[in-house]
Amino acid sequence: MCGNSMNFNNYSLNENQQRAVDWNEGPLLVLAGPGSGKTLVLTLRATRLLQDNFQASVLALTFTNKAADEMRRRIDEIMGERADRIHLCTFHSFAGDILRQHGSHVGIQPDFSLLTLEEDRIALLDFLLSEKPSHYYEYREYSEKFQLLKEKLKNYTASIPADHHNLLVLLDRLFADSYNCEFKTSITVKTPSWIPIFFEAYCQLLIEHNRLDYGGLLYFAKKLLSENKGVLRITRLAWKYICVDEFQDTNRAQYDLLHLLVDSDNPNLFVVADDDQIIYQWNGASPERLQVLLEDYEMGIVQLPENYRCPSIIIKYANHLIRHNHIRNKYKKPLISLKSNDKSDFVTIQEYSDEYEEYSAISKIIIKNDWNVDECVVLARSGKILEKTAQSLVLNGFTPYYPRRKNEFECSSIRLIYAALRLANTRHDREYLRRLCLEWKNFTERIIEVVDVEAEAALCGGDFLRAWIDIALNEVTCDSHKVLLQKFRQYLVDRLLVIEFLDWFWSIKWSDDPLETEEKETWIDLHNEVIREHSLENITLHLYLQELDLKSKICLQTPGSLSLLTVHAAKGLEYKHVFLIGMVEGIFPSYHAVRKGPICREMEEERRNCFVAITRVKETLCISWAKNYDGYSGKNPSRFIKEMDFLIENDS
Ligand SMILES: Nc1ncnc2c1ncn2[C@@H]1O[C@H](COP(=O)(O)OP(=O)(O)OP(=O)(O)O)[C@@H](O)[C@H]1O
Repeated sequence: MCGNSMNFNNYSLNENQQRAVDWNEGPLLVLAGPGSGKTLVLTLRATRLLQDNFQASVLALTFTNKAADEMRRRIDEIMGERADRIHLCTFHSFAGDILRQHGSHVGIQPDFSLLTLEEDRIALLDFLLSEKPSHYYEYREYSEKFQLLKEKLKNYTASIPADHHNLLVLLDRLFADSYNCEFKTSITVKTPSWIPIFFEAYCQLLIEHNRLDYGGLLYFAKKLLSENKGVLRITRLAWKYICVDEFQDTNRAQYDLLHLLVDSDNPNLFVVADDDQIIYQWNGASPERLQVLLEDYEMGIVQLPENYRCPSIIIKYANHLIRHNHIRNKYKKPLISLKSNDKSDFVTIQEYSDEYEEYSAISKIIIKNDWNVDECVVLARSGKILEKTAQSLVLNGFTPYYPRRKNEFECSSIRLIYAALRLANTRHDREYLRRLCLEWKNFTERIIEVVDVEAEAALCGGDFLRAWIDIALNEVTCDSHKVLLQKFRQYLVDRLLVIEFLDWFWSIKWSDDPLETEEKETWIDLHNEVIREHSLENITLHLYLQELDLKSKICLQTPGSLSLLTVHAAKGLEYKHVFLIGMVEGIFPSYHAVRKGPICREMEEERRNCFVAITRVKETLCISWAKNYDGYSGKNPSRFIKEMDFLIENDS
């Protein structure tokens, strides 16, 4: 359904929302606060375009896979079928797509794999910067270009920091900032002379190994589109309408990629954003980027000040709070609450003498009010507080759900299978062989030496997986492990029947570790998403692994569990009852921001975090703090409480 009186799924849109949904061509920024229907509007407009024009193709870029999946679900529901003319994905996943198709122009082969573990990236750095390469690298043949770069790097060995973890942090910042081997970086005060050559050598190493890290994905996608006009043209032609959700959190690398995708002569760009919800400054997001966008595309602006989510008292506090920030769009309208009901007890504030008293009060309040735990959330700025809250909740008979972001599975049986799949995909890869040997040792406590497999593989065409299975079968004593190895051979070596293999593997309980059940469920859920997105006929093992590697392995929530989330994890979500805990100076706002002083970018980011936290509320907000945390007493309540004018209002 479309037209002026559109009413999708029982939503009657307000005038501003309707304007945004009706937007056809040209650049538009929907600038709006939390709970104003930004995601809704983006979803409805995309659906309308597909319905109005059977030739329309829409690319919607989101910040997380979860957001893309949720939008996909809503669109398919409205369309009544799977809408193939819309591609919903994250920037990283989009970069992966185009590199899979055209990456060879910049040296990336379609079956590239992703470096999801820090230790694997550090191993690459060790190789790059050490005199003596480790065994896993010495057999490779490196290009002349790379050898030259590595040779040049030797001149700087004394100046390059020895801490490779820190070097990775630097690399990530360079990638986020779209660095391209210039003599100066904008992220460091001075640019040491080794940085350009180090960065170039690292990128070349990624090419040589056909591996990409998350930063490398965006870097090579940008390189591809900026260097190859043909690929740029094809990519632009594929997507007539481009939309971006949560634009405020894009970093420079994402913006540059977007800039290439959007034809500046005919920019069909639809962006939703809230400059008061920028909370990824540490990842390269910046309040100034919205300004750059407005200037680059002469965007029209539609504002959605109406908030459908929160009680009006919360909107009042949110407006009071956020006006203390200086770096904001000066034309942004304050939020208006559309909820008529307003009780003073929608917000409570409580001081506790001790942090454990604060944590256990949560259970008491939920029980006293007879709230449904599925509708409650506990929010905090720091994960450490949430861990302690989880322990307290368990003692009080609750089941906490505290999801940690995970790039890789952690349970030994699952890691083993994943390692086997990786080696099945690249049979001659020494690093994947090393990982399989390691995971086998963790799973069975039996050691298989990499060199033994290499020797055995010399007799069977260099196929490491086949050789490894032969050796493992020869030594295995446990029946179930023997069956597992036979299945490896049957489904991953003799033939490649990955789906059948996984179905079999998931049906068996390999250990009593509850993590196994949890991670199996997560994998099955991610697996279904990947299959839905690509369909069984089109999926290859390398595509499957690439897609899975791009997804966070966060465990699924079970009904009846109570969510404990950091503010970052709660972005975009809404709950009836919100507990915002740990509201003291040094925690929220963070110690780092407090140390930098009241007027600094870090403090503004903390304030935006608080703004995001309180605007998750549909009904009640319980703010609390304790006088001591971690044995440190005399903590002062967060300045943000005062800035909301909460105390002043109560006094009057
Ligand atoms: N016109 C409307 N009528 C009824 N409910 C609406 C309308 N517009 C939005 N909502 C509801 O308001 C809530 C917030 O919508 P949505 O999640 O799209 O907001 P948002 O602006 O993306 O929020 P945030 O920035 O916090 O992520 C949802 O529950 C949505 O269903």
